[in-house]
Amino acid sequence: MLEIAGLSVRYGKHLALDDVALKVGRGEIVVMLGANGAGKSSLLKAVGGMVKREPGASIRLAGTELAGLPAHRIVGAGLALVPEGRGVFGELTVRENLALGAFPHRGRAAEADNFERVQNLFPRLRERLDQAVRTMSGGEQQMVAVGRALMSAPAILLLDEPSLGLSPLMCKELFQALARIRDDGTGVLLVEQNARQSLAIGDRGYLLEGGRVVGSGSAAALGADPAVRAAYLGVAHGEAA
Ligand SMILES: Nc1ncnc2c1ncn2[C@@H]1O[C@H](COP(=O)(O)OP(=O)(O)OP(=O)(O)O)[C@@H](O)[C@H]1O
Repeated sequence: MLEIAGLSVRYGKHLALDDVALKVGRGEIVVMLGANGAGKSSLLKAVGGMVKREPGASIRLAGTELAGLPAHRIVGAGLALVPEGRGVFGELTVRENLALGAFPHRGRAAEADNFERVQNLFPRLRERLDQAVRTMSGGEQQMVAVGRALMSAPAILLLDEPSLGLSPLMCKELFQALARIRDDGTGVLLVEQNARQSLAIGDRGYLLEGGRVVGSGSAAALGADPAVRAAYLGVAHGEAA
């Protein structure tokens, strides 16, 4: 459903993303693994229109070319990004943060449906609708960020290291929610350093190194690949995980 090709980003002389191509299907979790500085955040920002892409990129969603659109039109077209650091508004309540993710022109009924869906996905948020987000735990804030993105009922959800700084339990809860989002038919592009848990819920994955895609495969195949295990799972060659 989402098809990206020829995507490059340059910061001055530094080519942070070099001719990246990838696909995310409907109801599929695609994991993009990469070390610090590999270009993961640049990839998501470039897709979302937040950094300038080099000419020649193609970002097609269900056959429609988005590469020429400004950032707010890209979200309207069906992509929603949860940025690194979440981008939630701490002084506002959960309810207010979620409302900011909705598109008023789609009507109140659609907004009410999406609001209900987010609360079903994250029961913790239902209990805390009127709490200021700055008083919530990191994991709860990440749920608000994901919930806000889902308020636009996107075809594709893009997430930048959602597990960063979360406890193992929170991380598990969040990833289980991502699996349910996928099962509802949304495509998920998950940029992560947490290879173990992301490959466990993912369907396919890509490896990003120095701004280039250097490998891809099913999540199971990547998880079993000795080089991937050594680089991303901290498992020495020949050792069991
Ligand atoms: N605004 C910028 N100006 C100059 N260089 C940048 C800028 N943003 C990123 N870079 C550089 O581009 C490269 C890729 O950065 P990016 O943040 O995309 O990597 P990442 O894989 O998300 O890393 P991390 O996991 O540490 O967040 C890095 O070398 C980084 O220093």
